[in-house]
Amino acid sequence: MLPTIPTESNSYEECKITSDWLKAHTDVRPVLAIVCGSGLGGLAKTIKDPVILKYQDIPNFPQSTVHGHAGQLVFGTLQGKQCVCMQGRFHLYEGYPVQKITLPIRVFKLMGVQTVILTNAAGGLNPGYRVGDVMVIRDHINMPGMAGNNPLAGLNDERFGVRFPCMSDAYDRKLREMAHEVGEELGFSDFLKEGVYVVLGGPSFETIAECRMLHSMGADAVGMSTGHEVIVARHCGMRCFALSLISNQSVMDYTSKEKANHEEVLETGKERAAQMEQLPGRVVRPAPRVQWQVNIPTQSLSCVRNRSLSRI
Ligand SMILES: O=P(O)(O)O[C@H]1O[C@H](CO)[C@@H](O)[C@H]1O
Ligand SMILES: Nc1nc2[nH]cnc2c(=O)[nH]1
Repeated sequence: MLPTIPTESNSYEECKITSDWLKAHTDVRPVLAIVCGSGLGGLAKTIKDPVILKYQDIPNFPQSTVHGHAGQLVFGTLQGKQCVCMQGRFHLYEGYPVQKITLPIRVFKLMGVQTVILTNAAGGLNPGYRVGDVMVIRDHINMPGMAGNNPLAGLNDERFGVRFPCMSDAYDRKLREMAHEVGEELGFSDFLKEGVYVVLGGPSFETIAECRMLHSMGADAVGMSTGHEVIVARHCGMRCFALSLISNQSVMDYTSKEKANHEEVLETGKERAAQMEQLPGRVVRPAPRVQWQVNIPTQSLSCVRNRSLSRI
């Protein structure tokens, strides 16, 4: 006999109830989902014709408990694409099981979402990073997952994905390349980086010894989110793109007087808001119309077609 494993926090049936409820409360059928990090909820302002649904009214949804996370879904369009934006995400340290934290991602999948863009605020471990830098996430290190707290732990439901999903391609290469292209066009090259994000459980910030260890094992930025959501999104076949705003410099030196704090995290979010709000929209924007010209001289035939190439 199989052991009874609680799967009720993000089971197919539970996610279906939530997705059906959302479909009944908005006509938007999102293909794109955006998850806003601490102090980065302003991204939702870039969404046209917004329909706002509060987490407290949505069946099965957890509640936001952290300052800087508004606690609502914003449906609408971004660059002409139907989208849903989470203005406020959930974290392990709020006391939710990791499966509950990632429930919205499965709900979005059932609504038709194909691509997820995530933002977060993170401490800069890489000594070359400055406060205000924006790091395109190339890869992550999932510390709670290594200790057994993986959002896919428990019985696997094949309707979402396979038992052992691949994670070596978790952060979509094309979208990362696009971010750098767009970043250059926008004049962001000086502060746009690419690196590895390490997720911890929080809520305490890291000790100096922990920061040194995390950097020496290959991480460039540290935070308490994103990795869980990406694992669940990849498990059910969605493309992922993620940005970390380096909101504070991790303390690596015993002579330093710096102290990590949430107020600084939110303050940096305000200072970089304009750029953080521009990038996702530009990455998903349809590429300029390309003119295809086919000339077949032998038949004196000329055919011109306009085609809009979508980036996602
Ligand atoms: O990852 P987001 O949600 O941006 O939040 C980050 O900021 C908070 C700490 O200031 C932590 O929750 C950390 O994960
Ligand atoms: N763990 C962690 N999360 C953060 N979020 C924003 N800054 C930090 C940080 O320094 N450490």
